[in-house]
Amino acid sequence: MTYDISAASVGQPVPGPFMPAPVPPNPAAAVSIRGLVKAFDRKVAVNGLALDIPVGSFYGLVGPNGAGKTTTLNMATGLLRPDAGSVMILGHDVWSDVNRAKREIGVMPQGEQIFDRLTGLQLLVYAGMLRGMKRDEVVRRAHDLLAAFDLKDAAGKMVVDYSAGMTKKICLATAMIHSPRILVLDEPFEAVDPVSSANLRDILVEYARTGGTVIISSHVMALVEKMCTHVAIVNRGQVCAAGTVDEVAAGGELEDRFMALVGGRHAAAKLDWLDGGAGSGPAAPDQPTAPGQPAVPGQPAASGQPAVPSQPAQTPEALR
Ligand SMILES: Nc1ncnc2c1ncn2[C@@H]1O[C@H](COP(=O)(O)OP(=O)(O)OP(=O)(O)O)[C@@H](O)[C@H]1O
Repeated sequence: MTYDISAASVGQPVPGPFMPAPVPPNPAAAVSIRGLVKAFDRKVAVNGLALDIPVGSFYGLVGPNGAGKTTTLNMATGLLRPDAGSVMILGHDVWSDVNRAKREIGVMPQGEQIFDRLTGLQLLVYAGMLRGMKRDEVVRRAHDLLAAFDLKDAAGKMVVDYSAGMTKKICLATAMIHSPRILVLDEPFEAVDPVSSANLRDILVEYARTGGTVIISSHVMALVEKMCTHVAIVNRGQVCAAGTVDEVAAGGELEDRFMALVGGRHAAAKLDWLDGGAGSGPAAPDQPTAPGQPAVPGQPAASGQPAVPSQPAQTPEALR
C-alpha cells in the first residue's frame, strides 16, 4: 500500500493522517524509531514512522499487505538505509554504528538468503561462527536448537531439501544462535505446523520473560493477541495505533480494531462467477441464463448481494 509522492521530495515524510508530533528518541527503549522514511522510486513505503518498543516486550507489528512492515524492520535492523529518520537500538543509533547494532539483534533471514546447500547443522554452525562464537559452543547450541525445532532428524540433510516450514524453522534458529538481546522475526509462524509453532511460542515467551525483546510481524491477529504484550498497527507507512494489546484492542477484538483503523473491506469481495457450480456457473451455450434466473433448475439464483457485508468506512481521525 504505497502512494505517489509526485508533489514531495523523496526523503521527507509526506504529511499523512497518522503523522505523530515530533518526540525525542527514547534511549531506554529496545528500539526507538523516529521520522523513518523510505521511498522506492516515487513510492513512499515508510512515511515518517515513529515507534518505541520497550525492553522485554513481545511486540507485534501488524498491517495490511504493503503497509511497510518489512521495510521498517529492514531499516531498524541495519539491512536497509533509510532516506530519513533515526533508529536507536538499546540507546545506540543504528546507522552510525551498524555493526554494533547488528550484534544486539537476531534477524531471521528469508529462505532465499541462506546457503541452502549446507545441512541444517552446518548452517547453524556457520551462522554462529560468523558471529565470532567458539565452535564447541556453537555446535552445542546448534543441537539444542535443532531439538527445540524438531529438526534433529534433518540435521544432516541439505536445507535445499527442507520443506517450507522446515526452512522457516532453520532460519529462525540461525537468528537465535548468538543469543541476541533483540529478536526481529518477519512472519515467523508462516508455514510452521501447530506443534512447532507452540514450541517456538514457548521459546520466545521464555526469552522475553528473561529480558529479551521479541519483535514479530504477522497477519495472524489471533496469534498476536494471544502471545504479544504490545502491538502496533501500521498502515501506509505510518503507525496508526500502538501500545499494549489491551490498549490497542480498546475493549474489543484486536481484529475488529485493525479492520476499523485500516478499512479495506468492500462489496467487491464477492465474485459473482465464483459459486462452486451452484449458481451462475458455466451455462449451456445455447441456453444463456438470464440475469437473476437460476442457472440450474430448482437452484436459487445468485443473489447479487455481497458475501461479506461491507463495513462502514471509518476514517482514522474519527477513531483517534
Ligand atoms: N525493494 C523494493 N523495491 C520497490 N518497492 C518495494 C521494495 N520493497 C518494498 N517495496 C514496496 O514498498 C511497499 C511496502 O512494502 P513492505 O514489504 O514493507 O510491506 P509489508 O507491510 O511488509 O507487506 P506484506 O505484509 O505484504 O509483507 C510495498 O508497496 C512494496 O511494493
